[in-house]
Amino acid sequence: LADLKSVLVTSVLNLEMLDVDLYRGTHHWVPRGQRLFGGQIVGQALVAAAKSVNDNLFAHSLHCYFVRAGDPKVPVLYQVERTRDGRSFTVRSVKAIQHGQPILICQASFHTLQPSPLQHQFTMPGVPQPEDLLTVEELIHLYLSKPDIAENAKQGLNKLLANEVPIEVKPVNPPHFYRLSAAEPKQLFWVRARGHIGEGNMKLHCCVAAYVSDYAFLGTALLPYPNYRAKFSASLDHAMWFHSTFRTDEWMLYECESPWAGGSRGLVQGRLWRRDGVLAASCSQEGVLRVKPVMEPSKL
Ligand SMILES: CC(C)(COP(=O)(O)OP(=O)(O)OC[C@H]1O[C@@H](n2cnc3c(N)ncnc32)[C@H](O)[C@@H]1OP(=O)(O)O)[C@@H](O)C(=O)NCCC(=O)NCCSC(=O)CC(=O)O
Repeated sequence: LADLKSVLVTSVLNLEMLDVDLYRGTHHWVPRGQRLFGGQIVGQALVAAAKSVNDNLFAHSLHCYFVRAGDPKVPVLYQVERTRDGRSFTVRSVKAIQHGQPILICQASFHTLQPSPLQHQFTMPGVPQPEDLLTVEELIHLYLSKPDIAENAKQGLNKLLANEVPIEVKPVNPPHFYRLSAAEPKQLFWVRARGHIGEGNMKLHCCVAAYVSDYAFLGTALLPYPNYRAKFSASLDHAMWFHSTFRTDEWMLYECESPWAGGSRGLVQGRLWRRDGVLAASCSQEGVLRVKPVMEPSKL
């Protein structure tokens, strides 16, 4: 996967300017299901928004709705509206368009750096360090080497391997990731972008965090239900708040939990931690989750 180095920065998040506040984005990784990855659309929308704000402003929040499935066969246009330029806050509205229709609407807000005596955060959960854990790819190779693995599970895992995801993921509790038995709707991953991004560009790190934060997020809501498989799942909205500086090309801990599911929908909330325990970002998302019972027990 070495050729994926910096693919996030050089292709996924590198938009082509067509006109003032109008950009075109292309795809790198399209998940199974043949709809565009939500994190890519959010990340690119944030890139487009950030291009129209001054360098002394930093994204502090974004709120998006995924209103149509993204078509992997055509590029996405990003149209930025300069909603307001205030004294310390600046707001942008971005519409992602394909076939003449919006697929995502996004509001992003930017703030100047303002110090304050108010300062607190939760404590980062204590977990094994990334050096002591296996990547998703290593775990898959391990499962594939088991002699009693079912043919359909093998096919599924090989398809997962073929997915050239431009982020590295190390599940803290792999059985949760593969949903082997009923578990609390909570999961923890170490995540980082493949390749070098460098320290300087916080705007870019926020965009990469938007990309990374959608990966396997909604799956948290399925953890209590190993006997059900999603027959249709898609994120409906995605919100993020950025709290501190961070580097997405260094390991960050993604703590995900789902406080609620019902009515064919599930809510997930996440926290992205810097390795030194600083809370970098918070995320939340609601998704549609239509499930069907699993016929035979998983042989993973
Ligand atoms: C959420 C939406 C589908 C809602 O649109 P609609 O209201 O028109 O759609 P819908 O829910 O009625 O129908 C969607 C599909 O479900 C079927 N369907 C409808 N009602 C059903 C029911 N009660 N039981 C079972 N299936 C049902 C429909 O036939 C259709 O299938 P059929 O399609 O076969 O006709 C759409 O807004 C959308 O696609 N938004 C984009 C979502 C997205 O791309 N998110 C980012 C990627 S997801 C991601 O990145 C994270 C992740 O995957 O984890």
